[in-house]
Amino acid sequence: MSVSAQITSVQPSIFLSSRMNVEDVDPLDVFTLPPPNESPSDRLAREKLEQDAVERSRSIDAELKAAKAAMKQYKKAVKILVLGQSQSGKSTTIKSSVPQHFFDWRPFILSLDFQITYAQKSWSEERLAWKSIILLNLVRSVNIMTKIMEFHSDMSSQSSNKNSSMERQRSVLLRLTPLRQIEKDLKVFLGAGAGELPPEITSESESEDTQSKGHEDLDKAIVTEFGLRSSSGWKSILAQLQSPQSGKGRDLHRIACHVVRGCKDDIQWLWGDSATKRILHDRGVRLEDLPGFFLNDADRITAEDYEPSDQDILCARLRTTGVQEYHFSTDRTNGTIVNWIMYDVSGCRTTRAAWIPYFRDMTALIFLAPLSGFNERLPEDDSINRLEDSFCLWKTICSSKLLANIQLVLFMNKTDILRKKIEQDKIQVRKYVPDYDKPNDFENVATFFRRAFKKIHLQYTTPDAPKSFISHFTTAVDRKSTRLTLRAVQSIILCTDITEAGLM
Ligand SMILES: Nc1nc2c(ncn2[C@@H]2O[C@H](COP(=O)(O)OP(=O)(O)OP(=O)(O)O)[C@@H](O)[C@H]2O)c(=O)[nH]1
Ligand SMILES: [Mg+2]
Repeated sequence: MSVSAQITSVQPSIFLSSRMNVEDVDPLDVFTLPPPNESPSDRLAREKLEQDAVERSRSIDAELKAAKAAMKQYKKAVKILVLGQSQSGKSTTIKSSVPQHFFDWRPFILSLDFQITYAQKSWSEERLAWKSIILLNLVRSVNIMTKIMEFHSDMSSQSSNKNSSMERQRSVLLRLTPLRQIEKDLKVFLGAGAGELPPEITSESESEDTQSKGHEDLDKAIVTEFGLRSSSGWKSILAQLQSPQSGKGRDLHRIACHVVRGCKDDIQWLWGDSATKRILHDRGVRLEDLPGFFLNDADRITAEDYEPSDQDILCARLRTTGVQEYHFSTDRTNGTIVNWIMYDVSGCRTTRAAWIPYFRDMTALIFLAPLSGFNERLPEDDSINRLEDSFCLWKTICSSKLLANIQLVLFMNKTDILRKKIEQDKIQVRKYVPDYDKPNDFENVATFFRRAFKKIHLQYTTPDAPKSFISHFTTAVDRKSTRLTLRAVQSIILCTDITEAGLM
């Protein structure tokens, strides 16, 4: 039976007053009519249900409207993809540049039913989680140091020449062994995504000149990194710290702080001991050049009331896995607001294929090339020189057809480390870059590298569509200068964007 047939079969007398025509009545009213002989309590319950349904419907309408507006904003937002090899400073640049009050990043989740949800976190909540990461960075450095010292201590124990300093060193090493377990516990606490990744830096000078194969293997085995799986890993840390139910996680964190605090004097003694310095130097291990170095701050970091500073957060090492989005807005001089989305990706070689889908929808691309890597090799493949890898990547980016209409910006990063390597450590660039034929000073070296990047850019710029070469020397851990650089880049991007849209 059809719906209309059903309706006409209902007795009109039920709902027609004597003065109403059949045409005046909505046939669907028959379905919403109260049942005959409805009791007062049933009536109240029915009206409540109807009211709830109206409210639910209004809230769905509001959500759809908000989703539509957000989607419009998302489409209009200026999108910047930040690329570069692992440890090039992508995440640090974003941390430096995103205005602090906007740093409570809002992962944009577009689910299948087109509901958009924003998860907001405040900067102070994030600080709490960074405390665990900084503690892990510190413990990791201590464990690298103790493993190297133990190795040497074993070797020297075979000699009969023992002195009181060696005795003290041995007992300090023994007292610091619980930190191995603390490192493991902190990794567990930091979430399921925190896992061991391939070995980190291997300095070419190390392996070429002074190190035996056995030493290299030890260095590789001890210098490992940890990472967190995109936003879910991040959320799990915050959840652990905040949830009253997750007492175990918070206990782990509290115990770790307590144990490290108890080891503070031994950590400082060992790090300051001349024998440690000599052995690390002889092994070519420069802990102070490793990302996430906090050994000089053990006192401050282990204090009961320690709160990570902005600088601590910038210097902390947390490897990115997956893709993270950072949303923020800036005001224009004409009073309008510009929404920005910055995309942070993992720079590891094995994950670079995941960059490609992001090439399509971008306004600009910032490429990070760490110049200090001229004498380092990639952690994931130690046959590849870091700077060489950056040149190859830059070539791929400049030649990509997908990126042909995107504004490219080059950040030649880690200039502070490059300067230190040249001026303090007196490392000869020519030894690693045979083409280099200028004096071994910072200015000449930096200019030489810049020219090499520019040459590649020029090679792939067609005369009919010349693209400007925008490049900056950066030190991403210097928040003030990075923010200024980013502001200049943002202005250029906006100008280009408006010009291309025919609005200027
Ligand atoms: N001294 C110095 N350290 C820097 C600079 N830029 C980044 N770092 C440090 O280098 C380490 C790695 O930086 P990240 O920003 O995590 O590197 P990334 O490119 O995001 O690396 P992935 O997430 O593995 O792809 C961190 O400990 C930073 O503090 C810089 O210009 N100078
Ligand atoms: Mg990163």
